[in-house]
Amino acid sequence: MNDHASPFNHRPLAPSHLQISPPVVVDEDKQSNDKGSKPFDICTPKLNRCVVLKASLFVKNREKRKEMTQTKERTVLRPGMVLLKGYISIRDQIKIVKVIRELGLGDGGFYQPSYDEGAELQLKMMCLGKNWDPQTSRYLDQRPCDGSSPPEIPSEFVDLVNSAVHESNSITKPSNSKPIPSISPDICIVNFYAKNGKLGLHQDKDESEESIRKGLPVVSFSIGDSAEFLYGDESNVAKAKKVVLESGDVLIFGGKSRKVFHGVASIDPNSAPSLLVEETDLRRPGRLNLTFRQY
Ligand SMILES: O=C(O)CCC(=O)C(=O)O
Ligand SMILES: [Fe+2]
Repeated sequence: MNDHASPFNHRPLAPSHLQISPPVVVDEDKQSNDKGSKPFDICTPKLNRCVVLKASLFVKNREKRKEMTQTKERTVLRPGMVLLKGYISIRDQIKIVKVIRELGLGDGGFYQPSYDEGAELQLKMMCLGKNWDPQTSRYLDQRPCDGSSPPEIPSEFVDLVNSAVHESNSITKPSNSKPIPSISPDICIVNFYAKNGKLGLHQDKDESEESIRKGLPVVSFSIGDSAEFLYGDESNVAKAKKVVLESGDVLIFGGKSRKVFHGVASIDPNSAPSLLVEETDLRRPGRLNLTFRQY
């Protein structure tokens, strides 16, 4: 278990004799709601649940053991940028996927975003709190493509963001760098990356001038398959540093790193924890990323 208190109320996990379906072959990149049709489902529909997996208890115990023995490394990647490895417990990851799946199927749920010139982003997206529009790079209360309003950010997510920022400050040495300011997140951009998912190097700079000036951090939760994450001082992949973001990792960039260039080069298919996949039916390959910001 993680040593911080979980903001989620947990009920016991599903019984050990979970029924799981054989792999369903779907081209996730094509499974989108092209404007107007139904939202994208980040979980594989339970089509043909006929294989009874008796080994599920074994898998659960193995994941628990892994979680308990995993070193919870906390690394300052650069001033203002902190990586908390394995910060989100497997139970909280499961909860987050379930909550996001439900929100993602409703009004303002997952859709296929595209840029102004018409090129599609290599991911599915939904926003909570305020909608970020890739066509105009602005935040609005409604999504221009369908007029939907983004769902609210669940309070448990906010609690987890706050505890992560607090944790990141417990390792940064105040003599070397200023503490990362805490935030009241009012925006969460949720990305789902399927097999060819990626995101080019960019800066997060569409929040208010004040938010960026104060170095209010972006707090990122990674869940599901691992990703190769790039970051650096310029929009140049060759010069960017790389770090693998795994399920449960929290990355925080604020202060001097608030405008760091960053992006996702690729995802590592089927690297998600098996318990997470079993309990949620999260699509494979699949990576969920939530970035919290304060406007
Ligand atoms: O998926 C990630 O790790 C990064 C997402 C991101 O940079 C963004 O949504 O602005
Ligand atoms: Fe970003």
